Amino acid sequence: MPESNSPQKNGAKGAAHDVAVLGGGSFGTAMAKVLGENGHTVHFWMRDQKQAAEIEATGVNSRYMPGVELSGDIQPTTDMASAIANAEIVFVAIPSKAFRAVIRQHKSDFRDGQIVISLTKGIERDGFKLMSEILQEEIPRCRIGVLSGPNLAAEIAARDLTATVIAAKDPEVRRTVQDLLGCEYFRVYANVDVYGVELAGALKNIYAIVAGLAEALEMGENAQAMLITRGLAEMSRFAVSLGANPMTFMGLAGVGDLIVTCTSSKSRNFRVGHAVGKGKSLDEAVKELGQVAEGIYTLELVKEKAESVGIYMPLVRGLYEILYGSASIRAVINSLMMAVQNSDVEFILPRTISQ
Ligand SMILES: NC(=O)C1=CN([C@@H]2O[C@H](COP(=O)(O)OP(=O)(O)OC[C@H]3O[C@@H](n4cnc5c(N)ncnc54)[C@H](O)[C@@H]3O)[C@@H](O)[C@H]2O)C=CC1
Ligand SMILES: O=C(CO)COP(=O)(O)O
Repeated sequence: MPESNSPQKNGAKGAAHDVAVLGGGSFGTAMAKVLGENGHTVHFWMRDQKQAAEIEATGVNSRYMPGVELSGDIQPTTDMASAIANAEIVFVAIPSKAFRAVIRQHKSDFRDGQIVISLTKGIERDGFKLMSEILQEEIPRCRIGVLSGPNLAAEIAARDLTATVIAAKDPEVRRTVQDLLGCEYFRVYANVDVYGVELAGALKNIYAIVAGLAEALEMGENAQAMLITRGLAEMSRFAVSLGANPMTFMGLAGVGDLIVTCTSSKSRNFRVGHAVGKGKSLDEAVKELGQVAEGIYTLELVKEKAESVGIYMPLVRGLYEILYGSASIRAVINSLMMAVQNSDVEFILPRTISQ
């Protein structure tokens, strides 16, 4: 990368470190930018040689973040082994479908005790595994964490005020990530409920698709509030049944991320829902997007899991019927509205069973 302005410290407090960011998409680029501006040396791995050469020459990732200039010591590379070897801490922003394969291929490059943080908001099909579980299986010698929250990549890249959550059992991992990333526009809160934080990040993508559909159909703002809140009830019911802490859903990684993805046209999941609501097929909507919308895969997995463990998830079921079945949007809405009248907060008043 050409020598740009000397690294801005951004008000960041910690010492400078060597870090790696794996994945050259929108989120990898946004996080590399924060880390670079905070004064760290960023070994920025991507699979595409042309893209790495472009970032090296111009400081811009034009495919995923056009017009955004990366500054500081950001070193794009296609050599994963050297990126990992040179890093004290590794951040992984690879879509869930490719996550295990990429880590597995390079598992011997990771060091004992190295900190590895997943930035990915998805679920693996086989065994319903979250990314931290994949890391635990593939590189158990490493110290693992998850970063999740209301974090639209484009806004972080624009230095808009943003907060996120680092979830890890090890307090040193939490502190290290807070020190590395925290700065005048990026604030990092901590949680120990790794499973809840991670599951929340994956589940909210489903409700963002629902919200995009509702917006396309001009259902109104009462309807949006109903969908977001019932989405929160549904996702926390599901997550708690799998062992997450319900209180996590009151935080940034829960309701925070749900709000931003369900209300912003910058969300790719929201945009897919909106396009389908305007009459496009799912395939057309995905093709037009040209980026990852994890919620499409998560929807199928969560629908299967909810059925297998007996969790009532009417929004998941309704969206699945719209996207993958033959149900009309209107018929699904009607059946949701005409279901048995039920409890608002089921942790206070138990839900009437009506399946
Ligand atoms: N973009 C955003 O605002 C945010 C994204 N995330 C999460 O980050 C993860 C990554 O998403 P984005 O960067 O946004 O996606 P993106 O669609 O912008 O980019 C995907 C990147 O993954 C790379 N990739 C795909 N398959 C690969 C493989 N087999 N090997 C190596 N690289 C591969 C692509 O080349 C591309 O660089 C997702 O799970 C997403 O949910 C999390 C927070 C915010
Ligand atoms: O996770 C995100 C914001 O927190 C990004 O959402 P999308 O993947 O829908 O763009």
